[in-house]
Amino acid sequence: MRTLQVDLGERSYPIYIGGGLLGRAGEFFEQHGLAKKSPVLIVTDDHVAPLYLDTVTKSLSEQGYRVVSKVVKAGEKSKSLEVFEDVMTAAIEGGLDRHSAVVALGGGVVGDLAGFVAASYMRGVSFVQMPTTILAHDSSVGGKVAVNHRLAKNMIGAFHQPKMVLYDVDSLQTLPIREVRAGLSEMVKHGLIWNAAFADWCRQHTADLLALDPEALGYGLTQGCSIKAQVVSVDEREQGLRAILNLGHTLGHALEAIGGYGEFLHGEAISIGMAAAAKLAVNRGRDLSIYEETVSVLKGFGLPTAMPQQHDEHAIIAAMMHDKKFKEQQLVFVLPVEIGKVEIVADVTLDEVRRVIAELKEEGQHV
Ligand SMILES: NC(=O)c1ccc[n+]([C@@H]2O[C@H](COP(=O)([O-])OP(=O)(O)OC[C@H]3O[C@@H](n4cnc5c(N)ncnc54)[C@H](O)[C@@H]3O)[C@@H](O)[C@H]2O)c1
Ligand SMILES: O=C(O)C(=O)C[C@@H](O)[C@H](O)[C@H](O)COP(=O)(O)O
Ligand SMILES: [Zn+2]
Repeated sequence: MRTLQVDLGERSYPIYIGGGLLGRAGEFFEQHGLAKKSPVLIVTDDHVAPLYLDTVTKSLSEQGYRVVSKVVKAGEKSKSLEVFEDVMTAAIEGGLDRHSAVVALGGGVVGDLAGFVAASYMRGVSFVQMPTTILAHDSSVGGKVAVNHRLAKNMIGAFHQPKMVLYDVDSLQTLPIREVRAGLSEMVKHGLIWNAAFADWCRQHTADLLALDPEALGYGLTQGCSIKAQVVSVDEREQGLRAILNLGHTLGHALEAIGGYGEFLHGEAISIGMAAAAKLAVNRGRDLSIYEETVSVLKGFGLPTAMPQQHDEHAIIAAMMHDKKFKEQQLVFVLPVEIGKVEIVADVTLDEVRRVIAELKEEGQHV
């Protein structure tokens, strides 16, 4: 097992990464002093529940915890105020009190949803992340929790750090291949924003990662979590540096929203967004190799990098303007300077955005 630390003073917490950890959940709960007399609510989805809910429930129960659970429908549409209310109802009916903990057992959808419940229930209770997707190496660390609005992603949320992240990498073996690819998109992102050698490692280990080779996965996820933890430890509430984690998200979030939170997986939308950011940077004078290398590593994972033909530029731009990254009448983009280094730019014009959308649509016609 590898242990990383998110350093946030009194809100610091460990990230445990290893095999067989879900079956040891109770042990970790006890070690972290989570209250035994107050019910624990496990939030999960209907794909994950049949696979792992019993294991976690059994482990917590054997350690003397009283467990209730709420299973939501799998998929991005569950990150909604309606489902949030359903989970709140389960928390109240389950008798959770101020010393209770809410557990997110699943991917980023369950993590963001359960985290927002934990942040809001009785104005905030303990939260534990048990990620079961590759993508959730990103979402389980850093404390951003939210649900979507029909018009914009993650619009209703909070910062609420977990007490620990228990990342059982054995659970990843049951992921469908499309989810594997989507999760690797955010792993590549961590290399592109912070560490060129790690981006290159991802490219060199594409086949191992896609095959869910435990050694490659363990290393890649540890590097990804470590980069995320370093950034969050410097800037918990995105006052500056943390915005670099948004590479690809200005456009990516817009695509998710106009796609009705079902057409693109988050990692797929972010992959297109990272290609667009690289193209934008090249149009502004950066070296063409940045775009070529970005697209090459993403395509290697079978991720999309061209703009979907069916959405017009007006809809995409309108959706971007609802996002958190539209501030003081300007669209904020994270743009690569070189592989492994990015800058935050707030002077991108709409003409530049239109040009990139057209260029990436053109790319799509050659596929
Ligand atoms: N809070 C953050 O910092 C942050 C960071 C990145 C992404 N996100 C959010 O995360 C979400 C995407 O997360 P995701 O890609 O994990 O999606 P997800 O939670 O929908 O999980 C993907 C799919 O895999 C299934 N699944 C999960 N674990 C499984 C397993 N072990 N075996 C088989 N199936 C399994 C799920 O049921 C679902 O169908 C988006 O809403 C995105 O906005 C948040
Ligand atoms: O943790 C962060 O900060 C990130 O930006 C990570 C992103 O991968 C993630 O998708 C996040 O939810 C986006 O944040 P938002 O503030 O743009 O909604
Ligand atoms: Zn993301």
